[in-house]
Amino acid sequence: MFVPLRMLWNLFMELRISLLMPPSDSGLSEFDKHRLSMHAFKAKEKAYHPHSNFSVGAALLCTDGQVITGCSVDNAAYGVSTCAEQVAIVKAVSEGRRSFVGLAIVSDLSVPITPCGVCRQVLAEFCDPGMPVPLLANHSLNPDNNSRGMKEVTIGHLLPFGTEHTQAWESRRIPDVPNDLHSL
Ligand SMILES: O=c1ccn([C@H]2C[C@H](O)[C@@H](CO)O2)c(=O)[nH]1
Ligand SMILES: [Zn+2]
Repeated sequence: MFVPLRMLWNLFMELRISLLMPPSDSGLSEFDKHRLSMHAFKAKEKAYHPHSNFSVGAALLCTDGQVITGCSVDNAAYGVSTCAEQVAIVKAVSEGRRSFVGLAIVSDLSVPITPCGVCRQVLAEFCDPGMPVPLLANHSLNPDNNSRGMKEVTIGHLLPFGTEHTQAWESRRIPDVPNDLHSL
């Protein structure tokens, strides 16, 4: 009985938040942070980790309120493992989403982790330098824990002096998805 009620409550909150409280451009509300954290934790459960035994989950908040998640995907050739952060960005872009307002990241560790250098570069392609990135410890959703285990940084903190030498970057504009592709 407890589980379905909880699921209904989560669904209600999702609808309420995305309909009544769309994300704002300036920072993440406490609601958005909590919502993104829950999605990141859920995504972490899907991590494929037979080689590293290390699970990471990421949740990306799009401008329209949608959340796109990613989990880490190991590979026997360790170097081609894919990070959760990149999975989330690539999933979003391949679904026609290019505009984001926040990204939450969580791993199994009791301290927040920060994205690797490759992910920082990939994130900086699509996310503004001021975009908030809540980094979560594995206990950060536990209400019994006094220190909440969250550290908030921005894309600009993660990758200062990022690559800006192409024409597209002169206006810091990510081209929109072509209109005729929206209906596909
Ligand atoms: O920020 C990070 C660091 C590592 N990983 C994943 C990649 C690989 O599957 C595993 C071990 O590095 O953790 C991420 O998803 N994000
Ligand atoms: Zn990475």
